[in-house]
Amino acid sequence: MAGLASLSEEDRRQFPLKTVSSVVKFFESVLKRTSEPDLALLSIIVGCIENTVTCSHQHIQLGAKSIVLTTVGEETHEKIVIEPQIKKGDDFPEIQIDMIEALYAKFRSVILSSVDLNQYGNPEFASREIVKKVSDVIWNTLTRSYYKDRAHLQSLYSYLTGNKLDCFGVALAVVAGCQVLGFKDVHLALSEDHAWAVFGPDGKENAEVTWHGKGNEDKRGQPVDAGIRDRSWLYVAGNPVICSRFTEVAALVSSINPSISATTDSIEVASLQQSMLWVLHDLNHLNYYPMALGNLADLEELNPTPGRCLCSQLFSQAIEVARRYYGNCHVYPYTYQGGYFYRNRMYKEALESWANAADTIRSYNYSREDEEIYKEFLEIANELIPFVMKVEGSGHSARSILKDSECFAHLLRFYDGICQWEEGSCTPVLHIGWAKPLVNTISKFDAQVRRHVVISCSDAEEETAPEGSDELHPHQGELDANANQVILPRPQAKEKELEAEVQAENQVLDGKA
Ligand SMILES: CC1(C)CN=C(N2CCN(c3ncnc4sc(C(F)(F)C(F)(F)F)cc34)CC2)S1
Repeated sequence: MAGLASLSEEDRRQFPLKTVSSVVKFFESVLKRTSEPDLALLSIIVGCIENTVTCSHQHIQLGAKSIVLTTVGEETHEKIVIEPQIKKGDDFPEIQIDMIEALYAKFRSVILSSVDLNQYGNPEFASREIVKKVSDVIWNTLTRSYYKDRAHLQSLYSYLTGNKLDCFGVALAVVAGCQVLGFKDVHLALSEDHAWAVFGPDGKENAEVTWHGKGNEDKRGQPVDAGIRDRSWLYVAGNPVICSRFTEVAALVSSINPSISATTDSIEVASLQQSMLWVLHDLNHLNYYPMALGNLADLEELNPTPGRCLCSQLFSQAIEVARRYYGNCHVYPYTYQGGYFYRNRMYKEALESWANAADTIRSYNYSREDEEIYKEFLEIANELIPFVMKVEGSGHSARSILKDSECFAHLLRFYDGICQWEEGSCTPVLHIGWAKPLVNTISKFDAQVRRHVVISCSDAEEETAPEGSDELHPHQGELDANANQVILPRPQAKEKELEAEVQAENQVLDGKA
């Protein structure tokens, strides 16, 4: 049962695609016309644009002038061009129909020639063996060894022209390959740092289809259940984004990487990504996809689209979605928002977002494949928060956060979340490198402020919380009546003892003990 036919007559008429808006218009027509958008076709198109714009010539920025190395055939020419501040789309390649059709036909033939469904009894739904077989076909046609973390390796264009894919790209290629075979049940499952496949009549089966991280044996073909049982962040406690075809299109658009170099992004590619994300947003295909909302918010922060909502609202929407549909088990929506507040010098709000991120991670056990989120918290704790302390360092202004007990409470909640994350984990999180910035930061706050943060626990709460339950406490931090104390729930210690502890700690910090 072959998959989708190639391009329709209506599709072909729109080529060659010469501008950002023509590509966006093409995408929109495909998304509005079918319930099965062709992942291979769309990935080839966006990959062709991204790779042509960002890889074919290297800009060496020398002030306003730049030397552009352009390869024509075998020769490389040097051109001195005056780099206009805003490029007028001169970078945009013409996407020719025959290039796209050739690559699309190549992908179909790689899949259809390697997987004979007769051998599996021509089933209506995919099986673990079939998904593993498609993963093997992609896996065994990749270049033997290449730098896997390089940019622009996420699309089928990269796979078909260079036999290179990153870990997300392999997962996308497997799902696209299953679509070519005619399976409508195979979909992408996305955590915050890993992707796998779900399949079967009720979509309840799942399988690893790609690798994760460095130096980890791949588990392709196996179910992901063990990862969920280990309570590692990598599997988001069994709350991944389960994609539809449309969310898979959102994922391939979200994975577009506009960077030309470490310091330069292509304006055209970023604008293409932003416009396509708005098309997907308006068709409600981002409603269950926090990271895509976060990506769109980042792009809007850089280049606000007139008439659209504020980027701050998109960051909040992503948090709302994660709370409502994913059990508040996703961390990135909070660190997306914290990053935004930090860049805009809204430090109190940033501390609150980071404390909320730590409240999410506290329910997990840290495992060796959680490095990405470890690095995220390490950067917040040892770079971003110390920078905030430095710029607020004077602390003389009455409004300084160093005099604000709510900020101190957010900070304590941040560190407490990370400590609880470590508790019960086989792998330690904190080490001496964390301690110096931590003590430095806490001691920056006024003694008065530290005194106001009363750690409390209500006995009632203690009785209701079931034994060993690590669910979040319903009231993570409350203002009392006169709003100048912040009461943090603390399940295990008695209030009196705790108060004495806090006073003693304050004396140490004040150098009085
Ligand atoms: C607050 C941040 C540090 C800013 N960017 C972040 N991103 C950038 C974009 N990003 C993503 N954005 C959209 N979708 C996905 S699916 C995915 C993944 F599951 F890990 C995969 F598929 F294995 F690569 C990652 C990811 C990963 C997280 S988090």
